Amino acid sequence: MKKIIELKQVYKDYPQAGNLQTVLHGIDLDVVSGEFVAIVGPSGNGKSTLLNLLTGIDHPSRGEVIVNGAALQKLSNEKLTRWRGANVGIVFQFFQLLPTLNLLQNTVLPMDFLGKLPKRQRQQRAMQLLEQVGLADAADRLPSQVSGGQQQRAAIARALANDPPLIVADEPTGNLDAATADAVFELFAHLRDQGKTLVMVTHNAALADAASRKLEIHSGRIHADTPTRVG
Ligand SMILES: Nc1ncnc2c1ncn2[C@@H]1O[C@H](COP(=O)(O)OP(=O)(O)OP(=O)(O)O)[C@@H](O)[C@H]1O
Repeated sequence: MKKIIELKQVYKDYPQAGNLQTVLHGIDLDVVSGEFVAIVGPSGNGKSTLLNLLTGIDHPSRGEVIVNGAALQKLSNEKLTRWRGANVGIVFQFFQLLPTLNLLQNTVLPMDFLGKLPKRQRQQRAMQLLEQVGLADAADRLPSQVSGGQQQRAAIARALANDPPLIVADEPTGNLDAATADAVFELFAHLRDQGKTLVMVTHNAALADAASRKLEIHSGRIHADTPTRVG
């Protein structure tokens, strides 16, 4: 199986009141293609920091992060931004759709950024993705004109726009009520069945149970790494 994520002795320090606070302590982690990894653990223990290293939004203080064959620290900012656009779909807790663009335009945006598909195909693909997440009827609405659950489903469509091999999500149901969270959960389960690699931080027990592997992070260390029933 192809390794899609490799972390080697990864440390992250942040300046804190004149000192350095070590938030991640020598993380070693391999994830192979097609795994669905749930990251769980108490607040403030380094989960989001770890995700930010996987997407290259942040860099480790020491150690190496290799994702889909790219050693992220070695890429210039420009190359990294382009690499991210092609390789990772990111889903945040607070959706982060652009407020002045409608859902279709938000979904087209990552494809505009890569500029690989002709314009008309970008529109068609965005529409298909919105259909997949059940939002065909809301394509021309602004994020403020739809519910939180619909915004999150649009954010998932946007994350899939460039067909990235890896989806990274930080508490994607954290801001949703239970019924809406279930709909988002179904989408992730579907992505898992399509063979996408998913890494997500979640406090949602159903989502964590749908994962093939559960990583528990405590005090910046992998406290437990267990296959789940699904895996
Ligand atoms: N940019 C930053 N500068 C300084 N300290 C930071 C920064 N980002 C995170 N931290 C600190 O690193 C620690 C871990 O934060 P992180 O957000 O990774 O935790 P978490 O496990 O994701 O928490 P939560 O579940 O609440 O989101 C915290 O003590 C936080 O204050």
